[in-house]
Amino acid sequence: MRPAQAIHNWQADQKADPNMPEQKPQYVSAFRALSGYIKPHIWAFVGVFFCTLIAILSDLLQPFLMKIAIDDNLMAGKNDYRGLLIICAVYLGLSVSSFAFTYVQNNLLQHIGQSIVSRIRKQLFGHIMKQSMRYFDRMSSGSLITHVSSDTEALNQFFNQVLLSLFRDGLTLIFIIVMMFQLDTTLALYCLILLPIIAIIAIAFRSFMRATYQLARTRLSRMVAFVAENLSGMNLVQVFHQQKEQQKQFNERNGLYFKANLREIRTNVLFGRTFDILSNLSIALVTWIGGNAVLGQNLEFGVLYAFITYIRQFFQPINTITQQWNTLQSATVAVTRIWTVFESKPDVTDRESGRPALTPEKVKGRIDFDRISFSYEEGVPIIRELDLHIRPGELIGVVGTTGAGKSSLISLLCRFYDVLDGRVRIDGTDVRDIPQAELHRVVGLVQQEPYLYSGSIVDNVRMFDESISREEVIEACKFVGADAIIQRLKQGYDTHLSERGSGLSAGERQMISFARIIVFKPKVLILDEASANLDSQTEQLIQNALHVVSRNRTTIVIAHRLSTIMQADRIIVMSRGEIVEQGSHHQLLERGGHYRELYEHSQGHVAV
Ligand SMILES: Nc1ncnc2c1ncn2[C@@H]1O[C@H](COP(=O)(O)OP(=O)(O)OP(=O)(O)O)[C@@H](O)[C@H]1O
Repeated sequence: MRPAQAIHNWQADQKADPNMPEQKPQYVSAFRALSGYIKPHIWAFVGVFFCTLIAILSDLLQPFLMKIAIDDNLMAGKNDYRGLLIICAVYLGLSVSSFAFTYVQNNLLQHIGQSIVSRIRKQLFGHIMKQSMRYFDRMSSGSLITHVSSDTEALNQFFNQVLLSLFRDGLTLIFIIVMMFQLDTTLALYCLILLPIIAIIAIAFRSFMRATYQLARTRLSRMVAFVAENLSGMNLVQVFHQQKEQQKQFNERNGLYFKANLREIRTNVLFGRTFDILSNLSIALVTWIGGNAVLGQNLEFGVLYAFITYIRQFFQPINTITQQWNTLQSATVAVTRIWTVFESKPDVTDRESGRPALTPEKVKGRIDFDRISFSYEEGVPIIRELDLHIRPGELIGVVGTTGAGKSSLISLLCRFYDVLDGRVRIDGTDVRDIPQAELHRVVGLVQQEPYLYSGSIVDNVRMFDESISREEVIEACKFVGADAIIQRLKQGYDTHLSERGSGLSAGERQMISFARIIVFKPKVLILDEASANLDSQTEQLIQNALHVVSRNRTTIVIAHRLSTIMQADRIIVMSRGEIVEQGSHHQLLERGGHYRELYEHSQGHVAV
């Protein structure tokens, strides 16, 4: 299977099933992908390494210092108070050094981790923003949100937990073993007898812990997906009195997640306590063997003391490293997923045409659809050899049954997708030869559900473009007749709109997007009319607004209410991706075809 195909399949799977099983971690490719981000921080990593080294040595020298105090001072009966004081001072110094270097090492690593993750997150968002509509058709917004938020967070944990643990705990283990052999080879060998047992237990627990961890994650994502689904369809839930049923289903998911969580916690506790038992077993073994040696005068008491302290310290890093296994796995899967997003290329791109660029200000607004064909999926034609030519300044109404291809036609003009055959031209230039940034200055779109951002009304009209003054915004709103509506709001133009502009009616949202058009002055205006029923007063306001914004610009209105386009210069009737009729309202009514049928339906009686 080709890689592109594999990626596509994976993405398709992901969209189809938000509860997809975890991907298999690809450690080597994940770390190769990350290496480019790590390189600029190489000196900071060297700093972390040295800080860790000094902090560990400071920790591990403390028991050794106690051994010197016991064997060379206390047990030797020298009454060397000065020597004892020096040892205590060095002990204190080591504690301060351990604290200071651990602090620097933690901060440095946090800084590296956060910088890398913030850079990846920035690039990821930028990359997603550049993708074409086909990409968003395949990917669910839920999984994209997961990539930008949770996956990058998993990466952050990799730097701040896994890497730190591998660095610190790995080095600690090595140093403890060295110190043990340094103190007493026989006792050290007795301790190492336990190593294979520890390894077996760690491996056995590792797969068990992975299973419980994944179960908890899967159940959590199921619960979250269920909540998201309910929130987006809340009006349906309430209209159909589904609250009880949904609550029941939520309780089931919540209960399953609760059980999985408990299981995960139980496994972790069991693992930790098993290690405690092993640690105590080693201590008992060393106390017995070492104690006998001390009683037989073959071992110094200080050595035994230091040994027991080291054994206590020996188990803790093994425990921590094993616990990091899950984090390492999820970070690796996260890297793989993030890089899958990075690998996707937009299928609509700017191309070098060699033609002179279109100057948006000079565009007249002539539009030609030259025998265009289009489909979303291979073999399922949506638009078939459609030929339509629109004069500059013409007001065109597009009507047709649902699924006729009206919105698809508009998507091709905006170049959300590319045609399969034929050409779409503006003032004679193929839209594929117009850089997208320029094209979108020429073509303005007012969608069925105008998207409003979280921000003030002023910012929403000027789309956060500070070069457009507040006065221009107010002027535009007055022009389209939105001013009266906005003035009625408590804080007028400074009213803060919440997510998706909730707090405003559908008609009010459309009025604001009309004002946007005036402010940005596109030469071609597309209006995908809201199909929702508007009250007659708002409908009249929208009619008036359409009248003023369509002046001196080519306007295409996809109409759901025929009243909106009765005054259009030309009405196009579409069916199954083809134009089946065109003409003025009266011409089409007289013709007695599809349009008349639509009209009579809209008037409440069926054509005979
Ligand atoms: N992103 C997409 N991916 C796959 N198929 C799509 C996509 N968008 C639309 N379609 C399909 O293309 C056909 C035409 O859809 P389109 O939205 O252009 O119709 P429309 O005339 O605007 O309909 P409506 O009046 O209901 O909005 C429909 O069969 C629809 O299911």
